Amino acid sequence: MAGFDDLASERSKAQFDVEEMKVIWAGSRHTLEVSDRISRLVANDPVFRKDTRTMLSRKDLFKNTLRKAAHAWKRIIELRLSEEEAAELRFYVDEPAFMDLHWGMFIPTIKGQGTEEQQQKWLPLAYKMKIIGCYAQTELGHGSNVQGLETTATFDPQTDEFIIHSPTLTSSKWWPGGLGKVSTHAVVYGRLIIDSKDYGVNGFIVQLRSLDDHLPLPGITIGDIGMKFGSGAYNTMDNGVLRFDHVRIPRDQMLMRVSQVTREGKLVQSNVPWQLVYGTMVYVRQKIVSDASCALSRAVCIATRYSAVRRQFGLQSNGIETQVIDYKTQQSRLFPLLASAYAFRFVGEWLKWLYMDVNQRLQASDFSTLPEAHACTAGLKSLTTSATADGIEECRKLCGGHGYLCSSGLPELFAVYIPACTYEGDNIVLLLQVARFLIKTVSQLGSGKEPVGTTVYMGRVEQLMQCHCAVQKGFLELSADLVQAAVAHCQLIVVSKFIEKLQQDIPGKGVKGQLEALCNIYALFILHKHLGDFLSTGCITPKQASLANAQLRSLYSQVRPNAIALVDAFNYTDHYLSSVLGRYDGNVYPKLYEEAWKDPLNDSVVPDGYQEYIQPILKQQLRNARL
Ligand SMILES: CC/C=C\C/C=C\C/C=C\C/C=C\C/C=C\C/C=C\CCCCC(=O)SCCNC(=O)CCNC(=O)[C@H](O)C(C)(C)COP(=O)(O)OP(=O)(O)OC[C@H]1O[C@@H](n2cnc3c(N)ncnc32)[C@H](O)[C@@H]1OP(=O)(O)O
Ligand SMILES: Cc1cc2nc3c(=O)[nH]c(=O)nc-3n(C[C@H](O)[C@H](O)[C@H](O)COP(=O)(O)OP(=O)(O)OC[C@H]3O[C@@H](n4cnc5c(N)ncnc54)[C@H](O)[C@@H]3O)c2cc1C
Repeated sequence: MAGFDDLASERSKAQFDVEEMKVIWAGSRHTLEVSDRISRLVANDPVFRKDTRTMLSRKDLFKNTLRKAAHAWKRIIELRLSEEEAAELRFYVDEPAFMDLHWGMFIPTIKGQGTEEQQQKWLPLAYKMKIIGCYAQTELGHGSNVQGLETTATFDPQTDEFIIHSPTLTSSKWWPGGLGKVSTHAVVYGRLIIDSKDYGVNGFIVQLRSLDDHLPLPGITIGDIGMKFGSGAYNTMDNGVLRFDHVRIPRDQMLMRVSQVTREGKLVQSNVPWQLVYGTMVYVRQKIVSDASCALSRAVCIATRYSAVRRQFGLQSNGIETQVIDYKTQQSRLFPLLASAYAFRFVGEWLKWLYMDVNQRLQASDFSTLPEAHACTAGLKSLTTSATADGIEECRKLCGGHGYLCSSGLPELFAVYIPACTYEGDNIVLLLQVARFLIKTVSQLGSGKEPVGTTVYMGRVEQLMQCHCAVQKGFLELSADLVQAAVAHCQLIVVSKFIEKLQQDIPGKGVKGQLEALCNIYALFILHKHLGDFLSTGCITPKQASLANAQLRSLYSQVRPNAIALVDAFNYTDHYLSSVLGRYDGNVYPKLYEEAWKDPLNDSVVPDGYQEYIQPILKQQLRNARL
């Protein structure tokens, strides 16, 4: 079989130990074993099939999502899966759903912003799924501007309660995932009002629905905000709207790790920075960076395997056409994305360490690295999600017409992924946070505090910042330029962390060599893409630029024989890829043809509506012709 033989031949060319590369990609032998076992568990369970998603109505799609969530929970209990294994199972079910926000935001918020007492009360309920929670921060009128939120939480000393209220239409909570139809509780962000004084935004645990009949509690108006981009995609998630009409909650349901309100209505600030109220966003942003490497690697796996199977033009002496992966234009579009997937994987590993480290320091009341953690998570979330969204679209284009079919898996992957550029912080707004951090850092440079990083990349950031800061115009005036410096700073981090990864012990024949090639491809690709920065800041000369480009072409030739093995190292099942073009066996054409007939439109030879609408036209034309 053409495709099968092509991929088998490609795999025989590998110049490195793929099994060892799988361990590098997974992070450890343990995580490889867990992800391999759980991904196959999901792939072999018919309840978790994904191929009908785009053909269901919104209500059927959502009901099926609830069915999958219930089945996933049942399997977690039956198999006594650990928290790590359960997270892997939710990941490989591969369907945005309320569970993600319950486990990924509601629980981390209580852990990060609740007192010990509040954690002891609420976490057992959440872990046992006795309550289902969501993260209700964004409102119809405000998302980026958290300090602009309008929901109020007014302390009533008479009853020792907070009154939660939506004073305006724009104060309606809008977007929270899991809110629309499922969550029984929410962490609600609102303005703390005591004795008519506004103390800014805090988090409050609010019950939304009855645990008996799931009906909204008195004073609560709640629902789904409607269809989103694409047909399947994120429409498995009930992003919701929520309004409060003077809903009362006990005082002890204000999350009080950062600030406390006493029985007398006195506000007491604890010794932790108020920014901990934003802590969940830092946590999710660092997870989103790892998530970006997963999404990009998935698209690259599909496009790489298909590029080795697809032959077009270039008839060779053996009478067969050329594999499109052999065209230099295809390589120059595909291999930087392959390198980026590995780069984002490793920077995601480092960011997870940074997040854990800042949390350990917080336990010891050391808040010194919180600003850097915020800047790094914000900047890298922005950089990696923008590059991944663009990369998935590029992978669709790399697959030609067949990339536009749902059976390629790429349209659905794109539709599910692209909100990542917006949720957890609009990518430009987050880059502006990095710019603020850089301005502070540059202003401290004279104090002997020297930043570290690779020279050319470091020089680019320094020069961009110096140019901008030297002009000394207002921040807003320069913000478009400062965003450029922020991107440069984040790219410096990605390259630096890839280089650091290579300094670790990397076992396996040829594995380190492949990673070095990918690291150089990423660094030279970014240099090529932002050549103007590097030249205008004098970091490199035009001669060096042309040498770098030549080196990039040479590196593509080095990667070419290893490309299939490098994507095999992601160890994705065909179920997870959900792509006829990215099948492990390369059996593309027969499966494309087979999939076509599954479409409901092919249930009948003559389509519904033909007799009613089209046949009369043809008959009328025939009559006209005889007249
Ligand atoms: C397809 C996938 C589906 C499901 C996936 C599965 C699981 C999901 C669950 C978990 C994650 C798992 C994986 C991730 C994958 C996908 C994610 C899945 C779903 C998405 C959910 C999305 C949920 C949301 O969107 S929640 C809402 C997010 N909202 C925002 O991000 C708002 C953005 N705005 C802000 O952050 C701030 O308002 C601001 C920073 C822009 C401005 O702050 P502020 O108004 O206070 O003013 P400043 O003056 O700028 O800041 C004041 C000082 O505070 C410092 N600061 C700011 N922010 C922070 C922070 N976060 N931490 C620390 N410090 C901070 C700032 O630096 C200033 O300090 P200075 O010293 O005064 O300079
Ligand atoms: C799929 C999805 C899921 C979500 N899930 C949740 C959830 O579970 N819980 C939750 O609370 N929220 C959730 N959100 C909301 C999300 O966090 C916000 O949409 C996001 O933070 C962006 O804020 P915004 O919508 O106000 O964008 P805006 O800030 O209104 O952005 C609009 C434009 O204004 C620009 N802009 C804004 N401020 C500035 C500035 N100061 N300088 C320059 N440009 C600026 C932006 O760059 C952008 O181009 C979700 C959103 C989506 C799409």
